[in-house]
Amino acid sequence: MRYLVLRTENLTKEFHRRPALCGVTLEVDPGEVFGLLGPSGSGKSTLLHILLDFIRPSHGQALVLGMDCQRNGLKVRRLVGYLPQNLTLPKGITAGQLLERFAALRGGVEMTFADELAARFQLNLELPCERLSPGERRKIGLVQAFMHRPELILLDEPSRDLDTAAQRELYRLIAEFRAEGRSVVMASQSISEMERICDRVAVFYRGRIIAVERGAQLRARAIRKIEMRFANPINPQIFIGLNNINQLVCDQNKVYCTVQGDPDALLKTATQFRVLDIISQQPSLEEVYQTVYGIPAYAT
Ligand SMILES: Nc1ncnc2c1ncn2[C@@H]1O[C@H](COP(=O)(O)OP(=O)(O)OP(=O)(O)O)[C@@H](O)[C@H]1O
Repeated sequence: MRYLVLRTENLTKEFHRRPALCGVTLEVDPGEVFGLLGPSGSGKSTLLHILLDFIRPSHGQALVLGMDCQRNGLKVRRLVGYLPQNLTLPKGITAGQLLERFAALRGGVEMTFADELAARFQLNLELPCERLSPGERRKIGLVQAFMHRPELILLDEPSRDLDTAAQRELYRLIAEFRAEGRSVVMASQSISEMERICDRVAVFYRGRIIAVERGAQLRARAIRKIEMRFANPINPQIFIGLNNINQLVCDQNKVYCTVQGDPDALLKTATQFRVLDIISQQPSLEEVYQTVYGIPAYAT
């Protein structure tokens, strides 16, 4: 049997008889960046909590780094890197001291890489934990998740509260770990993040996986809203024949449309004329669930 960093089989969890996770089966290969995409309440965190043995499943099983996560919870938690959605920080110590505590908990991890990570995220380790902003809290959570160079990292909404520079640094870090053959499983509600950095993405809906897509597949299916402003009024006829364009509206020198997948043909057509501005917008999670899967993401 091939080695998988993560394998779950029919994982199910009920809270007070209400299902939070229903028959989740998935496999993650070494060196894979695997996304858990879904709206709030769709079961992503519940799955991560089961993998770390914070909670027990009602049915099913999970192997993490080849170990049954229920029988080896302590070992799994020591080996795996984990960024929780909300990291509770102690008072009265600095960010640097907190990282040293994490290092000790993991059996004495060298601080060199942690310091390097903090510098990359521009995190001031002298700051007292109680004075950290939400973005700085997220950064310290990320540093402790990556600092021991784990073979598998579980990230719950990693880019929430991060500024653009820190987000880019996070994506670079994930790519570096992937290149070293390490695996990342990350939960997110952001389609653009998922399509940009994940090899595969499990799409969650009310505790179930309704699809597992390649990142590139998500990109090809993605529908973007485009708004362009030209120097002069535009004849809509110029866009006729572009088969991935929809909802085309021309209003004098403004053009609005949606484009599915690659915008190359649209841009080449548009740039025959003088373009003053172009805005490209990702559709919301709600719109993608509706248009691609035919279901309302946030319905209860
Ligand atoms: N400890 C708990 N007790 C009762 N219900 C819970 C508990 N933890 C989670 N749930 C419920 O399980 C369902 C899935 O929640 P979960 O947090 O896993 O979703 P999520 O996709 O991670 O959403 P979010 O991104 O908002 O955290 C929700 O309906 C939630 O209310």
